[in-house]
Amino acid sequence: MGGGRGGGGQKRGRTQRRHFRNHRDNVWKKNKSDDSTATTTTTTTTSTWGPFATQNLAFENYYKEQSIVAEDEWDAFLEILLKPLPAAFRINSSAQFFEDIRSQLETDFMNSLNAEVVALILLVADSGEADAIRPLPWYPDNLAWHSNFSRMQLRKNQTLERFHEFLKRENETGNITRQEAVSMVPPLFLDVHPEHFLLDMCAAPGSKTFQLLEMIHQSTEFGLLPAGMVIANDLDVQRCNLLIHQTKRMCSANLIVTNHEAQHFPSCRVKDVSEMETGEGRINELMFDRVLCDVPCSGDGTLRKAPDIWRKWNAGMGNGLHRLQVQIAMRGLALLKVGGRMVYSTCSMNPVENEAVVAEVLRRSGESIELLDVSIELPELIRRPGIKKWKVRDRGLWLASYKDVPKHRRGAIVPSMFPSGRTYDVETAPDNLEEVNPPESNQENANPSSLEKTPDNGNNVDSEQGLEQLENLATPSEASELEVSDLPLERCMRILPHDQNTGAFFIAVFQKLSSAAAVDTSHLSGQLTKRQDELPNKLADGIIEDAHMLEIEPPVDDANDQQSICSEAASDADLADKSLKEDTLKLDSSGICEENEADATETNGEIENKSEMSKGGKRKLQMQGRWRGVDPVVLFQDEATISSIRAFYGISESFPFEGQLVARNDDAQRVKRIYYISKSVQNVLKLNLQVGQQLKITSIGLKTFERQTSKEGTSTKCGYRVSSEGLPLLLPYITKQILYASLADFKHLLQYRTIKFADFVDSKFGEKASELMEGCCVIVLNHGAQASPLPIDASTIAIGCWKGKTNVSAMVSPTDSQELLERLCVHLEKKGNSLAQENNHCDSMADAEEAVATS
Ligand SMILES: C[S@@+](CC[C@H](N)C(=O)[O-])C[C@H]1O[C@@H](n2cnc3c(N)ncnc32)[C@H](O)[C@@H]1O
Repeated sequence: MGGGRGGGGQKRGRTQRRHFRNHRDNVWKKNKSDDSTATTTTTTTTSTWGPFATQNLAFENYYKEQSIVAEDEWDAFLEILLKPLPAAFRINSSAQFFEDIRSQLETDFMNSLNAEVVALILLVADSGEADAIRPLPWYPDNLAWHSNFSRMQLRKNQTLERFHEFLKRENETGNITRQEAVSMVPPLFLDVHPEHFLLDMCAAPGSKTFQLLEMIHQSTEFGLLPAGMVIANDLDVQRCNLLIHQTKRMCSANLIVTNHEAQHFPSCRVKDVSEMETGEGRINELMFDRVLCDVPCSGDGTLRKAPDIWRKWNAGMGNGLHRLQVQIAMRGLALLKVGGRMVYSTCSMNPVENEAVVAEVLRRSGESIELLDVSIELPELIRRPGIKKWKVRDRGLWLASYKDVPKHRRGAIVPSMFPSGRTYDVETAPDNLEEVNPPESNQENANPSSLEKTPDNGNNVDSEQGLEQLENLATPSEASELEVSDLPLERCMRILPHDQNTGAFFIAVFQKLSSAAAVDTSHLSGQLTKRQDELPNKLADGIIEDAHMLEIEPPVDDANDQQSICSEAASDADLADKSLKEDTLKLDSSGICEENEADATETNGEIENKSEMSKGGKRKLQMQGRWRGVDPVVLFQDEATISSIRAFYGISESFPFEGQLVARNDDAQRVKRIYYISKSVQNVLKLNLQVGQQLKITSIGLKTFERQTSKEGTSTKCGYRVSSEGLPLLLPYITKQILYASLADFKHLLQYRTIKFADFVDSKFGEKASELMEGCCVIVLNHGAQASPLPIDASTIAIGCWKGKTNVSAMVSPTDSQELLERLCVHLEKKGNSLAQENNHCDSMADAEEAVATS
């Protein structure tokens, strides 16, 4: 296995360790004295000392017993879990200015922040690192960065304000994504190519989906699109909105967002792409080249950024998720092409959610899959091998083998949770354990709502008072030897917090070798039959709705509520700026729901399309499903609208090259938006959204045009403006309503937003602007007064504007205007600045910011 072990942890000195113990003791004492009811537990949220408990003896006991770190590393491991997580972020490699952003970090920020490090010495010293910011060594091309400041420090410290503002702005405009460092790892092991069809099974809030989109778009020629696509799925509709917001910043026409239970992700039909040209493609089941299976988990790898987990953690959390995780992974493998790769990952350290799932997947799949040894990939990433022996803890008992599981717990604790995965005859179960350990004697595996009510909160069954008593029960079963897996689980990767100052993560990489059926899993089906009458009522509604389709579901008492799982994602949710989040919800849900009501009625279980009927069948219905959640995506070809738009902008015949423009209406009369969908997406949609098909789509396509009326409400020749997301794609094909502005005028438009024709610095430009047709136009920056029309390429800088009766207004949000001004400043400076005289741009940055702020 590649990668070093435990560098950081072993270096810690004794003094630090002592300091750490004292600190923990203080927190512990303070919490106890502040909360009179919590006599045997650290649990409190009312302490004046700090908002959260930072100790959970059940957690410590559990992981010590599982030997996930060596004994002499234990203090270092715990110590780092108490430290806030340093911030990390990625540069979007398909953003227009990504190289400028990278060099701004490599030079400007690295120098200035490191120079200020003296002032910040306390902050930085606390992390044990010398640099204020540094690129993550294992991430390709210096595109991911680690900053030694936690998000709280960034928010609170004035010295860091400029850097913080930079991060906020670039995140908002999609140039960077703030993301926990370890969470960036799984997509890197997928070996994605631009032509790949990818499935992200549990995708919200979407930081990894964003990475996958970047990967397929990376080497695509300007103005063209990759042949591949991403289907990003999540069970939770609200979180799908976050996912849509996150991925919208990527401006991709190669994405479909769906809302399914991953374990029942539907089989889609698709035409054989190689035969598509002839129009005779055979219809096959859609299989994916790559699958990302970043499953819901107990999330204890995110303790550093979500310290509330200290209070909530119990061993039952992982037990309760194990079977769902196996099901999701198995469905992922079923949808994977032969030769394709699937990455299984969690942000949990629990072997029951990690190695046990991988082992079960290997057992069920027999020779048809291989767990890959990827130790030579990303050699700078410090990782540890997966473990081959572990125990299961259930209701205060340590269980070394399934045969030790008391009869009454055999529905909740299944054979696949153990290293050998073997089933034993029920008769061998030690009944007497029920007597020594009656179920109500502790609360592990209890459902979270009942935990909240118990006086000691139930989480710390191993807390000081109860520890001795439980330890008697908690020693590994005398009846059994500890099982050791004979599967190559050392090929899994464990990333631990103290190795490189991160959170914890688990990753396994599979390759599908053949489509052979899974091996016998009847022992598991046996479990199912027994528990079918006990289907959960604690999981998300969707699971219950589809209960007839279930194979195996976690039992009631082991299922975590949706809040306590997926904590990685939950805490990632605040990546999105709140105002933008609200904006997304408005744009995406409300508009969509209106369409739903306006256009669809259900008859005999099928949906009938009113708008289609009202147009006498003229509009060709592209897709429709029974899904009545967020978005039935009523898309259709509206030749009349689309050809009037083409005529107005002089969009050349070669567009839409391989993809398709489709319209979406928000009332029966008028189209509101026009979307562009890539050929790959089109191919999937064609066959999977006809009436009766099941793909539940919440978002699709790249918005290219949007209905817009002039301020005065007067009608214009074309009532559709080019959307900022669609502009880069359309730009090479637009021949009318396009003008080339000098740097001075371009900047003024960004600064002042509206400029009268007579007020442009370049009077000829003002004249030309006045001659445009009223409505939307595109203004391209003409550096250095070249003869127009300019060649359009990836370096072209352009914005959408509105030509009114007397003026031109920029149709760019204030944040985007400010960002673009900043980028112009950096970009032109970097170019050695032959344009310095023409420009004088940087002096006016302050004016610009002021103008934007007041506009
Ligand atoms: C660990 S988070 C995923 C994080 C995401 N991959 C990212 O990088 O941003 C797990 C996600 O699984 C979703 N989820 C939970 N149960 C699911 C199921 N049965 N099917 C699909 N998604 C599920 C949750 O809503 C949550 O968003």
